[in-house]
Amino acid sequence: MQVSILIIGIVAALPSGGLSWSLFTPSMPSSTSATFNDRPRRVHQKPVHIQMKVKVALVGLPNVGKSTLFNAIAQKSIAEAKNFPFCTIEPNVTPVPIPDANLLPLANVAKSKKALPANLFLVDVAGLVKGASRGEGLGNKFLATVRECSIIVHVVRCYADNDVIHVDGKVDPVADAEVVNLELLLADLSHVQRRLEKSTCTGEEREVLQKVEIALENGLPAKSIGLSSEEMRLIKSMGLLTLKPVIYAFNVDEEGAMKLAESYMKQLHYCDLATSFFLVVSSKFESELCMKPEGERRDYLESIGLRSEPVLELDEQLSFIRLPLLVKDVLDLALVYTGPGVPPGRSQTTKSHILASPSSVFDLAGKLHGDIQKALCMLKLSMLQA
Ligand SMILES: Nc1ncnc2c1ncn2[C@@H]1O[C@H](COP(=O)(O)OP(=O)(O)OP(=O)(O)O)[C@@H](O)[C@H]1O
Ligand SMILES: [Mg+2]
Repeated sequence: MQVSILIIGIVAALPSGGLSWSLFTPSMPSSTSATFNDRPRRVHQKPVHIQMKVKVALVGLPNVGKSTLFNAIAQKSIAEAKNFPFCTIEPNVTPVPIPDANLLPLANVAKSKKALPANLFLVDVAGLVKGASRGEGLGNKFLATVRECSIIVHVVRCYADNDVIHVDGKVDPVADAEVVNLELLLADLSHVQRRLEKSTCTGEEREVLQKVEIALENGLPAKSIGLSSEEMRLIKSMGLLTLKPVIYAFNVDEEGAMKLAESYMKQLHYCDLATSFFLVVSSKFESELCMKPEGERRDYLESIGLRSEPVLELDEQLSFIRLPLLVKDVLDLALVYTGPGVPPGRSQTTKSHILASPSSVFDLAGKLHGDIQKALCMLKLSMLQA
């Protein structure tokens, strides 16, 4: 066993209040080990892929503020956000760091020159209209992009500005959200039915899809029928839209009304309040704010009455911090860390990486260094037998 391997499991209490398992693994000399991206491959050893690419889709009617929110979270003006429907045609994609209070202290312990946070990938797609599931608007192309994402952020227009065009002529957050939810449901129904028509769809997969089809025909999202993890695995490649977790982002005027958002959530059909999530954002305000230099931004926030709270810094109240943390919590993601190389100077970076939550640090460590886990299990067994 390599004596230079060091695995420290820590339980990290995060600012969002959740607990996450984390691992810090200073890597070994390049001949035997490296980072997750660059793992050593002994002959006959299978590469270990434990990193996850997590894509977050921004979905909603046209002109509701998806691209504006995208820019606010990216902290840059990347996506074109203009006052006309279907301003976005080709999807915009940007990495978004997951705020992580543990990363810098770990990088300091490891004496790293750089600390790189793990990223989510935010995907801003074309607006969805009535009939999208039948190919209206940008229909299938749009939906195919969302199928590849792990979670949906459903942007709902709540701001009243009469100068901004609304595709249905009036602002009605609940009705708008229902249009989008119905289109997602209908798209899943035809996707499932197309698959069921195929002769290759047999056995357990067919049974699960038939269950899903019945739910969808009754207007219920696939996630409402409580599929087991084995059933989920069987139909995972379908990328069903109504199986994905949803965060509603209620896009409000600058005054932003939390109470209003809560009432919208309650009025939504099939929206299980225990498993649905929401954020109240003001995309326009935040996208303008993020273009200001940090000092100016603080002054401005304070000038409009926002203050750091005992638990929240000023920036932590903005969606570029809140949304990635909420996604992390909703998807139950864990962060793992790779540290600098040995000898010092080989790698200068401490990085965090996303991992679907492991059942324990021990399992997680086993994914990285299976040989050590095996040896520890054998040691434990022989101690029990002694
Ligand atoms: N909270 C808000 N208050 C007022 N205006 C807003 C707000 N959020 C966005 N807007 C405005 O709404 C218009 C449309 O925004 P944006 O282009 O981001 O929408 P979109 O959902 O991406 O549209 P599309 O689907 O057509 O790409 C822009 O003029 C933007 O400034
Ligand atoms: Mg757009």
